[in-house]
Amino acid sequence: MSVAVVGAGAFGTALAISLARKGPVTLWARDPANMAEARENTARLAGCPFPEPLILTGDLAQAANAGILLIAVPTQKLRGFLEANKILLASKTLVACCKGIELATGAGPVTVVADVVPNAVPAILTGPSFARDIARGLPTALTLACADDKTGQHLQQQLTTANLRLYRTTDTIGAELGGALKNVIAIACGTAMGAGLGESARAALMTRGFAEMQRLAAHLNADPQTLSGLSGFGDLTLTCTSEQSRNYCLGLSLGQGTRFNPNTTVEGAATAKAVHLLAQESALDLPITAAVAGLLENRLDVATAMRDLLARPLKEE
Ligand SMILES: NC(=O)C1=CN([C@@H]2O[C@H](COP(=O)(O)OP(=O)(O)OC[C@H]3O[C@@H](n4cnc5c(N)ncnc54)[C@H](OP(=O)(O)O)[C@@H]3O)[C@@H](O)[C@H]2O)C=CC1
Ligand SMILES: O=C(CO)COP(=O)(O)O
Repeated sequence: MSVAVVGAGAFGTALAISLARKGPVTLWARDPANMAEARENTARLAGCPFPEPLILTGDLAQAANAGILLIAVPTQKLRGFLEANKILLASKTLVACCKGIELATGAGPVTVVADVVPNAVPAILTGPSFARDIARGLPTALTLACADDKTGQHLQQQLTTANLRLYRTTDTIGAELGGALKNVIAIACGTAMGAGLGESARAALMTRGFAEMQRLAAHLNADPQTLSGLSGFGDLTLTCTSEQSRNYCLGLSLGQGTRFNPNTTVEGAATAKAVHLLAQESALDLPITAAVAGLLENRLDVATAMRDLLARPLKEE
């Protein structure tokens, strides 16, 4: 079955470059003109030329001729994009390639796809990978989650490449939660590092952040094993420790008190607010998420957030 990537940001472009190394793939961009001339996405992924089998288009109908569509637009834009194009996308296999929780509804990307295009088969591709690493052909392993295992097996075969190895699960809730929540914890870790609190503090935030991820996952009936895999623990490790991560860098600038470019895609910012709301509604204790939401909404400063976390009642691990 043919494959198209819809959304030519850093991640969509990287996936298309990777897939084009094994066969033709279509990449849809809202504004392909510059990329068509340069055969490179100079705005979002400079220095990664398009392989010859990559077909660039600005015509979504052309991309929608493919049976499998990888949708690589940010989570908060996903519903609007699907609503605007749901007739073209009907009955397709739609693989969400984004990491977040929708602020307006508390839903993850798979749920959003199923809501808006109910006759499509929804799936999600998530896990530890920087777009530039994928585009360079560096070894990467990701999670492909699809509730329908037969479709999941097919997607796993179609989307695995020589350097991009996919593992499969039917637990879409666990996979989307891992990818969404690790970004929130990465903001917390960046903040701690930016404020000079040290690597021991970061390790504590990663570990207790992982406990929060598992708590919310259990509440939403996800499989705890999924959270221990690439989409949870794996991506948490990558994102909380690398300055290639935009979520981590937003945290760094919060900790340092420096300006951050507001046009950067930072999924964890809206997700922190969405998850904090969910936790309040369900009386779930997610203190690191609450602290990140408080920092982003200017209700807390870094010193107070850290003091509050350390002053919480002592408990068993
Ligand atoms: N970058 C990375 O390393 C990785 C990113 N991801 C995930 O991929 C997702 C996308 O991130 P990334 O590619 O990095 O983001 P970018 O900021 O690089 O690009 C976002 C893309 O979304 C497009 N877009 C925004 N709004 C709309 C809309 N309403 N309709 C159609 N297209 C729209 C933009 O189009 P335009 O260019 O025309 O503005 C752009 O192509 C995120 O969820 C992120 O977490 C996952 C793994 C790795
Ligand atoms: O999801 C990612 C790595 O797996 C990319 O992280 P950022 O969105 O923080 O850059």
